Amino acid sequence: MQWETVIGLEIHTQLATQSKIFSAAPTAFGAEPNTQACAIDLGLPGVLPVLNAEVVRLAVRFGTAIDAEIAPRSVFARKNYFYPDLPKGYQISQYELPIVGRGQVEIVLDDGTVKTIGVTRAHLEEDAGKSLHDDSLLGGGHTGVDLNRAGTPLLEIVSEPDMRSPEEAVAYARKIHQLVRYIGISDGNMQEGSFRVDANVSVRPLGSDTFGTRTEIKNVNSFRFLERAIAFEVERQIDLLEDGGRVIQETRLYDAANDETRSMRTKEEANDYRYFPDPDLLPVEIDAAFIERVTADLPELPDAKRARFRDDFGLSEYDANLLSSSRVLADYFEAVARASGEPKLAANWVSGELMAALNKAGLEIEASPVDAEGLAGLIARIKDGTISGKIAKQVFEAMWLGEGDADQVIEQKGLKQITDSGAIESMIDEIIAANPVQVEQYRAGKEKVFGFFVGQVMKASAGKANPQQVNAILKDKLRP
Ligand SMILES: Nc1ncnc2c1ncn2[C@@H]1O[C@H](COP(=O)(O)OP(=O)(O)OP(=O)(O)O)[C@@H](O)[C@H]1O
Ligand SMILES: [Mg+2]
Ligand SMILES: [Mg+2]
Repeated sequence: MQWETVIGLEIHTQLATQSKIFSAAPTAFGAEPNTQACAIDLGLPGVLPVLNAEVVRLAVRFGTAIDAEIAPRSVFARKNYFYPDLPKGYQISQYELPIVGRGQVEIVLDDGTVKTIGVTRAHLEEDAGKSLHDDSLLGGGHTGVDLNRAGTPLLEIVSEPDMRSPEEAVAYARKIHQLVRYIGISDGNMQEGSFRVDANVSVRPLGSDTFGTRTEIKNVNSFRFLERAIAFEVERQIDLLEDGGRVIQETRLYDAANDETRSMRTKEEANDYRYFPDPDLLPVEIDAAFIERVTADLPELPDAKRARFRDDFGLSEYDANLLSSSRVLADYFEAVARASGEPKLAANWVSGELMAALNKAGLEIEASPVDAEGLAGLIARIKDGTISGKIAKQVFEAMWLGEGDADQVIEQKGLKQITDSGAIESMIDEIIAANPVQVEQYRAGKEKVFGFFVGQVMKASAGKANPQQVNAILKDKLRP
């Protein structure tokens, strides 16, 4: 039996505000436990939440960026459940009337195919606190509750079950991650919990038009884990079904150490949240003028940049996607492409040599020792024939080490390409004279020997002889 995988993601992204969604307590990461939760976050009796206007703007900014419907009126609801890190006994969220309605994003797969993934909705909610199962706490055997996160603003972005493989799910999650950072609504920091993914996974016989039962893997905080967790879960479900079992709807967690998913709770024991509108908060009303202002304020979005890189610069879909993946990278590439007038060479150098060097050094592009102007200068020397592409790598290495700009390095190291045909000719004469056997072989029809001669000339010229001239002169001199 052939199986088809179906995946839908819920992504919790922390909105980049100074203060919490319903209180003035700060949201900064890393403070001492329970120093950033006020009476409102703690849910003490008699307090009233007041909505932070900035979260509304950020949610609408996201909605307009994915071309979604923005609800003219949305409502906060109480999601009731009991947990030690939720002192109020309910989480304020949105349920029937979320602020952002249906939208979509495009993902680019490794083979360059573009696929549209539907976003069902995005709603505002507050985060809960955090239980610390830390054995060093109070001498061991205790669980601590840190309420610093309580009331931190989140936007939960819910996708349609449109993804069909772990790779597509990762591409979509990366896309949302890229987008929230492009538009600056979240720092997207996954280590700090600012971007968490719940993966809903099911399988069905290929060609079936009904969905299988889903399981939900909670709180995955890295793209690699996301891919691994879904891959494991798909295998598990298929094995189960092929053995005559059935999948039960349940919440699972991914255990990275053992690379497996494990059951946390089944639907039967899951909470009935008893959602109802929160009487403490007014509905959020948004008019067209506000949406217009927020839309006008958006920067160029990744899809538009990708299309422009593809269409104006003639890049492949893959390269265009890669080079528009973050704003700083896109700006760097664009500066090199414009300054050198050679977008394709610029794309190759940025995605090849530069990225490799950055990765190796563990540096972000902002900290690159070779700036866009410097790289453009190097490309200009390849373009005007001063150096070959191969020698350029040597020049780049020296530039990386701070030995000067392209011209200085070429000058200091004497790397200028030899284009003097007289000089090349005399090198070739010497090589021909020194290798009579190979000359005979070539003239007798063994064309492969030509490469040997090219190699000899390059060796003799330390890679500096102009390859086109070497080819032409060699052909001429070796002719029987
Ligand atoms: N059969 C299925 N297979 C895979 N994914 C599915 C399937 N059915 C629904 N989904 C996905 O599951 C997710 C459901 O998220 P939603 O927030 O609506 O509900 P929930 O998980 O029940 O609630 P909660 O927010 O409390 O976790 C969506 O991303 C949806 O696309
Ligand atoms: Mg949800
Ligand atoms: Mg869910």
